[in-house]
Amino acid sequence: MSTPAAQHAPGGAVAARARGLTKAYGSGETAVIALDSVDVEIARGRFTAVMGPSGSGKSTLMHCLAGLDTVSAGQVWLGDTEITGLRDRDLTRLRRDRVGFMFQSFNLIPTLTAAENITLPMDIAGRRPDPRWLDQVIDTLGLRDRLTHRPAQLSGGQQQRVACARALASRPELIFADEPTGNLDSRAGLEVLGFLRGAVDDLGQTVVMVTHDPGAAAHSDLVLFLADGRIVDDMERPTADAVLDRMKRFDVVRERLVEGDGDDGTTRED
Ligand SMILES: Nc1ncnc2c1ncn2[C@@H]1O[C@H](COP(=O)(O)OP(=O)(O)OP(=O)(O)O)[C@@H](O)[C@H]1O
Repeated sequence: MSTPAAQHAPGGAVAARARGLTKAYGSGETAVIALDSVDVEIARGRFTAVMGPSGSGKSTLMHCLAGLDTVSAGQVWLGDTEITGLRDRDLTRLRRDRVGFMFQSFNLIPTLTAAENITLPMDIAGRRPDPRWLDQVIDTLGLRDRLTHRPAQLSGGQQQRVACARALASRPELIFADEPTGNLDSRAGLEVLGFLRGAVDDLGQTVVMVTHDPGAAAHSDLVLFLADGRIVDDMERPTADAVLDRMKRFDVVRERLVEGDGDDGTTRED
């Protein structure tokens, strides 16, 4: 199914889009179809969450949209650029220049200060950050008095804020966050979600976040639900309770499938 995200984007602007996106791991009888002909549009200037049971394809979808993984079939665009079919070198440059990443493990370099970590991707690319934008990011994230600290001198929440600033520093078209609150206590997690929300509302950024946490998803504008490699549902203006209820329905379907095992003399895989 295609998502309503684009219909609500200002001017219909789409930050990323996929058509017929299929990803298979392995081949022959042992092949796993991680994504099964997915059509999706990520609206610019919005906060989109991706949820679904374990193994439903969330990370694979994010990696394919971000050009971190190749696709088996279908097409993916970042803005107006089709990334499927790009050469490795062009893809690397496109990721570096146009996409920001936040992962559960913050991936900060221990020997560098917070400030150096924040600008590292741009330094590697030989690009200068826009000083006004960088100041705004640092102040929005409350990192001004932590810039000379090394990661070991920062709390988990502060480290994740540095990772968030690093993702924002180049003012990317799209930020992908994979379980950005997964390693944080609930207070620090809330803080990071607040900053991602602020990045969208105050800085006009576009965020796609994979999460297992209905409370985290409730900070988004739109939740896409994946099951068995397909987008099976979406929810505008989600609340934690509504997301939790929707997730429980996946468990019910799963239990029915398990209960149904053997009814017809065959066993079904979960
Ligand atoms: N490198 C790989 N090789 C083989 N199979 C893979 C590989 N990566 C993912 N898969 C399979 O693809 C399917 C989707 O995996 P994916 O990691 O995208 O799911 P997910 O929804 O992110 O799961 P989780 O919530 O557990 O992180 C799973 O069945 C998984 O086992």
